[in-house]
Amino acid sequence: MDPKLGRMMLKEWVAIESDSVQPVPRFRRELFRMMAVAADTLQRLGARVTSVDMGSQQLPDGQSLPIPPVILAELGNDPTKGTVCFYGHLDVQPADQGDGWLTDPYVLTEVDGKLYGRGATDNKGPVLAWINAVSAFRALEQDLPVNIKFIIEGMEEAGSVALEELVEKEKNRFFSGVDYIVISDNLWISQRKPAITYGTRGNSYFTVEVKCRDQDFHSGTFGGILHEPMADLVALLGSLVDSSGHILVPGIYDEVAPLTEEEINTYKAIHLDLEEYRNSSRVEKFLFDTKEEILMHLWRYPSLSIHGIEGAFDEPGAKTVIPGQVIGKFSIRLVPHMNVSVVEKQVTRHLEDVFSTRNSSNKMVVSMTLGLHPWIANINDTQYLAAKRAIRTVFGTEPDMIRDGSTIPIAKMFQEIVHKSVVLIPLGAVDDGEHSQNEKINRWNYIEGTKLFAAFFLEMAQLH
Ligand SMILES: NCCCC(=O)N[C@@H](Cc1c[nH]cn1)C(=O)O
Ligand SMILES: [Zn+2]
Ligand SMILES: [Zn+2]
Repeated sequence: MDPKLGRMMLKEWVAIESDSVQPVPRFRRELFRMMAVAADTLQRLGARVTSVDMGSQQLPDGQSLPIPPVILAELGNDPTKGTVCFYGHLDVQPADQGDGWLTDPYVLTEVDGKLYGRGATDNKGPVLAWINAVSAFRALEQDLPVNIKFIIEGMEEAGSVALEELVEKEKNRFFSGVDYIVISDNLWISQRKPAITYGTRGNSYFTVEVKCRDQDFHSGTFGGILHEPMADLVALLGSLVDSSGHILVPGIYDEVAPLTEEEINTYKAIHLDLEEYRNSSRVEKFLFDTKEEILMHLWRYPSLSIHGIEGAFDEPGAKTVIPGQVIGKFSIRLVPHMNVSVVEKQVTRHLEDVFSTRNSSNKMVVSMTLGLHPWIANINDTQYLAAKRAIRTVFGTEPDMIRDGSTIPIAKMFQEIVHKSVVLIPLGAVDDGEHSQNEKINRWNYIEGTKLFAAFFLEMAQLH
């Protein structure tokens, strides 16, 4: 694969504003264009491509928006070879240059060997690295060592809308011949040391609405005589987690898997330069001071994050408003063996209890809008061994065996529905800034990642 061509394709893909988070028609059109471009790229590689119509999405405000198609693609159908299925997504998080991007987020820009652009690392770059690896075999006129399938979606950042139904439907068709599933949608925990990921946290996302009326108030005319919705909401949100990060919802830690000595040793074995980690994250001090505590609180303990308040006055200036209704948003990252519906009940009961102590005349409604399960794999499965060998070949080092604090919903779905081994092979560096301003992928990671995936095909062929 010519690196120039690989970079040009990434530039073309990053230029498509395939934002799935903001539910507006313009971005949906971009998503459809993105999926069409990817389908065409795979077809030109000789893949049999199906673009599956996913219907439409009903939004809470009554709007309906079309869901971009999911691409199912197949290369090779040799029954003597193993079949590796790669999952990726081509939608991105919102990006606005005014939010602190140093370059236009939709123009891939190289600075000091770093390729900046929304989706560069999450997840357009890695999807292209897989495609580049396949085209390298094509360019060398070599047979692919394994059969390859691609499932590529366009709604991951919005919670993989309707994907579970599709996986269920395709269980005995597209997935019937699949032996192994690979995902490259997370990052290493270092700048230069590659990693293999064997677990992710889940996520339960909540909204808590507090309503007095559906219009705002003047605080001079009403301030002092109202139960203010924002005051109720701030108290509710303030009751969720303490200043050391401990979640205050009763019972929430009950099902967390007990910590074993063997597990502690796995954290000890990981090389994490805390100084580098702090610097690359530009955080002066974390809640914890040791590598082991930091890894455990990212991977094997739940965490609660408060994300925002809809309806709050958040503009510059001094508007003297009392919002009439506000919606707080927070989520809890779940770990083995926490259960989504138990967590939903615990959180709802806790918020109801806190709200009742305020004797407020406002109405409170708690909803869990997303319930994504945690995932953990068996690291002795064949493809873990193949990935390790491929990393040794390309990078000349042993990988870090890591888990990920974020959520890749499809990993658990594949495990539960398709019953095949899933591995995450990340190729981005720790400071790539997924979801953040100035997201990038290092040119080195993109190129070595492409080699890694090609080496992985060869190792899979040997071990299958
Ligand atoms: N490093 C892995 C990136 C995957 C990712 O960011 N997933 C989202 C999925 C999600 C969870 N809740 C809503 N969407 C994440 O925030 O973890
Ligand atoms: Zn992603
Ligand atoms: Zn993402």
